[in-house]
Amino acid sequence: MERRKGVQLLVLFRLLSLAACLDRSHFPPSFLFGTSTSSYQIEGAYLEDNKSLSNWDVLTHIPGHIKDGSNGDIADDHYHRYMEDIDLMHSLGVNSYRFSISWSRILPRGRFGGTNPQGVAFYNKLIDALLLKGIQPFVTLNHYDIPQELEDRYGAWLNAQIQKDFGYFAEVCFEEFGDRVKYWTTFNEPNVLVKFGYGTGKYPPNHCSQPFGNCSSGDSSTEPYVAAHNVILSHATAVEVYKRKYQAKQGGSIGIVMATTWFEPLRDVPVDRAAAQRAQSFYVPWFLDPIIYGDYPPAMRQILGSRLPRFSTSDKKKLQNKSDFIGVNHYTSLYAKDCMFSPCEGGGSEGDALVLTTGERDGLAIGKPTAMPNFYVVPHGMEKIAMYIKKRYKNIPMFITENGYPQGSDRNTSVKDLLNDKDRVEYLRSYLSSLYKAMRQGADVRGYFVWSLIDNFEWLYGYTLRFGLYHVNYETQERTPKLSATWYQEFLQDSQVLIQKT
Ligand SMILES: O=C(/C=C/c1ccc(O)cc1)O[C@@H]1O[C@H](CO)[C@@H](O)[C@H](O)[C@H]1O
Repeated sequence: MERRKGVQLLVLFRLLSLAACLDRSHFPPSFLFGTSTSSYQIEGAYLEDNKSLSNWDVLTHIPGHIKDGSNGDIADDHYHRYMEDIDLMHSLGVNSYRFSISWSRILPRGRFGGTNPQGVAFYNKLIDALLLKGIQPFVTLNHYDIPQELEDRYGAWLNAQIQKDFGYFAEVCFEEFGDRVKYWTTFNEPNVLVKFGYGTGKYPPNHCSQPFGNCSSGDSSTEPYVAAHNVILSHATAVEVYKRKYQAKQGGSIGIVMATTWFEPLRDVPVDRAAAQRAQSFYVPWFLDPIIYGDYPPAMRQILGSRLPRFSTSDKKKLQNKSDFIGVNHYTSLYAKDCMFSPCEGGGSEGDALVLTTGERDGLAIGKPTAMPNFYVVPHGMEKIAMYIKKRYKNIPMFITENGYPQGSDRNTSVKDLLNDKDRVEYLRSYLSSLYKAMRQGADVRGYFVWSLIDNFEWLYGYTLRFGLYHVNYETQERTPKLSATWYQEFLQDSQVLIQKT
């Protein structure tokens, strides 16, 4: 009896010590470990080599939208420094790099003009240089930025025409880069794109209505759903053409990336448990249910009725082309409180879901707050969201396409403090352990990407939030490894040899 207890303890200890020093060798050899970026956030060169203006170029040049009044005109000047940035990745020891293609570089006028050879040349050079270093390109077709002309001509995501444009763009990319790119995703976080673009109106095209925000046009109660509908069908258009014309020949796979938040019931009562599920339905299944099962989640139809568009027979046929995997961006968790059967006031609200979301319960935060509002450190959310997606989507392969930690930065922040990013190391370590737990329970996770390789333009926050493993000095464009870069490098190098020592 005693002996058996001893053995049990030993096993427990072994498991605990493994978790404590989790490293590369716990993950399959084919697992992708990488870093993530996006075109507008790092490239700069906003008018070079025949690139046209994107919707984000236009927005950031109108005063008042970005916290520090900045823009992505230069950003990290990655367009000229990509070789140096590939060297950073090589020294980290990653085997993959997630980046996005700027639509306005490839097709400055969408399908109303020609392909821009200089834009194509840039991504060819990038892809070739990555492959030379053994780094697999993991490519996002759309990470928020689109040619402004599509907005001006027909209202971009609000118009079904965009499906044609997106399909055309996707096909140009498959044609030009598909011989070397084996991982494609159509959209980055379309749920955030439509909520911020057409709900709160903070992202382009600044559409919203009262009481959701102050915009000169828009309707927050219907436009997000129309835009989402066109995004879903644009995704389906690209998947259809990839499957029909390219996949067999090129041998790659294609998916979509969603922003995920884990919602916990505020109180352990049935109405809040239902609220947490509802908040989730309006966040991730909103897009993934149609993409994987062909229609919106019942919880959404029930509440929204005719505000939610319907898929025609031909749409449904298009949606039958199955995505190969799901990309999961995961950062934080929030509490959900019911507003269907109980009154709600204040706080951030997932309005249409009849849920109030909050980071606090009885004045106690759900996790350690960070420099970004509503962004708390809740490691177990990673395991929960991976298990949720595994269950709802029948164990479809997943990639964690973003996970990372923001540091606040202004004139008074010292570089020394920014480089000594112990909080980020702790964040990444604990979220990876949590992910590993989901994998031990059978979640088919195939990769993990840190957001981000280098500090960059953080949308509405401009350069006041830094997510990089490498610090960027925006005066000199000098990149300097933070403690977290060294940590990631060691994590990736460590192997069985070290485990045997423990
Ligand atoms: O995940 C998000 C943002 C979600 C959100 C923000 C504010 C809210 O109030 C609610 C959600 O974007 C991802 O996370 C990163 C770091 O932010 C961005 O830099 C990436 O471009 C983007 O893909």
